[in-house]
Amino acid sequence: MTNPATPRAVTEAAELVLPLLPPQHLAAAASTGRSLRATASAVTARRAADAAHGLEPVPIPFRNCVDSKPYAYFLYTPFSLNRSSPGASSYGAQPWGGAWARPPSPTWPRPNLDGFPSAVCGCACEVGECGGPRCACADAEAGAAGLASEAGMGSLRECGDGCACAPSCVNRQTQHGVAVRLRVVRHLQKGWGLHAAEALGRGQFVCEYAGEFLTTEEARRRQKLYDELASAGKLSPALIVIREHLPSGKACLRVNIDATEVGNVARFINHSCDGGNLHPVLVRSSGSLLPRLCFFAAREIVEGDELTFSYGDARVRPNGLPCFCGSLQCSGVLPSEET
Ligand SMILES: C[S@@+](CC[C@H](N)C(=O)[O-])C[C@H]1O[C@@H](n2cnc3c(N)ncnc32)[C@H](O)[C@@H]1O
Repeated sequence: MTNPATPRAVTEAAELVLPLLPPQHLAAAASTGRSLRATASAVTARRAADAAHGLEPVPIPFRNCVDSKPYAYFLYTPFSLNRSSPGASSYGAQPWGGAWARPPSPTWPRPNLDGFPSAVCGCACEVGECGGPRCACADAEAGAAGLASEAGMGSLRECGDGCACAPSCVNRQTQHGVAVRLRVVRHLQKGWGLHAAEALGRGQFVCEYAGEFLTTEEARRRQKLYDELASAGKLSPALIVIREHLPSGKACLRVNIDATEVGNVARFINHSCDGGNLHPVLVRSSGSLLPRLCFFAAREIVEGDELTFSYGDARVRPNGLPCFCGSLQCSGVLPSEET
């Protein structure tokens, strides 16, 4: 009988298993011998080359000139998931950095945009009519890319699951994933940050904020835990709470998205006290239950600029975390609010 554990068989098995491991286990595997060390370094190099795990239309590399961390480890989802949606449970282990070319890309745009069953309502436009005055999904009040109002949260309506139009419809600009060139850059004080790797025009779509949709109860439970870990410098939380207000000022809709463990590249966007260069826009797609938070360039952005937005105005935590946004308006403390 031949021994199946030949060096080649070990390498092949390692190529399959190591991409499933988080960094600490990858390092442990690398310390066991030369062949695993070589495979582990190849996995690390491929991870550093694409924060999007091959799941966006273009790769989004990490760049670190500050310390020795090659990448940030998290599970990637290009779209928000609700915890009961198909696919959510498979997020326990996601291969990242394997030798195969690229994992199968998601279909763009994907059906079921918010992960909830969609309603049958939308437009029945002829080809090329979508977004125009006769389209039921057009938003007469929102300006180009929902940027009519510069301050605060914009809003935009898009075609969606309930519409008869094709995926190539012009009124689906936020449904094709991250199509602009970005990179994730390490900062001395802020950790990782998202930067433009090409010039972006004002109003250009950058990315959605994707993660897990949470109930408010679960969001409060996680926020408490994250606050403790963040104060001890052990975690960079990425849980965002979106509140949509009635003209009366009373909150009418609250959406909690947590991109801390499972999210997309928007989880790297840092705060700026001057409002930053990204405009957050709530996008409603016909047939979807929940709006999605999307970011557009609020002005012309040059290659290399860090992309930022304001996390909010409230600072309720007595010992808030220090802010290093560097803007003239910097208050010195990161925003915090009761969740
Ligand atoms: C959504 S994450 C942004 C990505 C994060 N920098 C990372 O390394 O993963 C939010 C966390 O980033 C850090 N952060 C964001 N903006 C900052 C700022 N202006 N100054 C200091 N830290 C900041 C804080 O730790 C905050 O809790």
